[in-house]
Amino acid sequence: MKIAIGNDHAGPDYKFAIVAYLKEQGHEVINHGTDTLDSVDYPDFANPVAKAVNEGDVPFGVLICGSANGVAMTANKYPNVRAGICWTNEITELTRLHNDANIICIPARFTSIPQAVKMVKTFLNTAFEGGRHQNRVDKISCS
Ligand SMILES: O=C(CO)[C@H](O)[C@H](O)[C@H](O)COP(=O)(O)O
Repeated sequence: MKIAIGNDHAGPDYKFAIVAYLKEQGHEVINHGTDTLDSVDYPDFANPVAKAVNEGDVPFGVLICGSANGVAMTANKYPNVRAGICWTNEITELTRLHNDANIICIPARFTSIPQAVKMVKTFLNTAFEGGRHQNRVDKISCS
């Protein structure tokens, strides 16, 4: 599958580990993130990932910044995006099962690289439950 990834200066090492895992699994990864520790502005990297998911160019995205809040706020401006901040495996699972999230937002400064990779694995391997959750997801839109 095709997956878009983006990160600011808080997350290059996290991104490299996640990209290596995704490629190992046979996915195609589109890197919209920065590859260095030089200070940048997270919307510059979150916007292209959110746009790709919003327009259906990719089914899933991965976003990484220090707290995950900035990238999540940016991504959730797009009508077809449901970006969830994940910091445990169980929350990651629920973000897919109940919220049908299509972007996982990882707080690089509050989780480890192995945990981040594990969460991406869980995110991509968990299906939306539908049912009562579908009604709720349908009601997220404010339009
Ligand atoms: O966490 C973030 C946004 O929610 C970003 O990663 C920023 O890095 C964070 O706001 C801290 O900024 P700094 O310039 O790295 O101190």
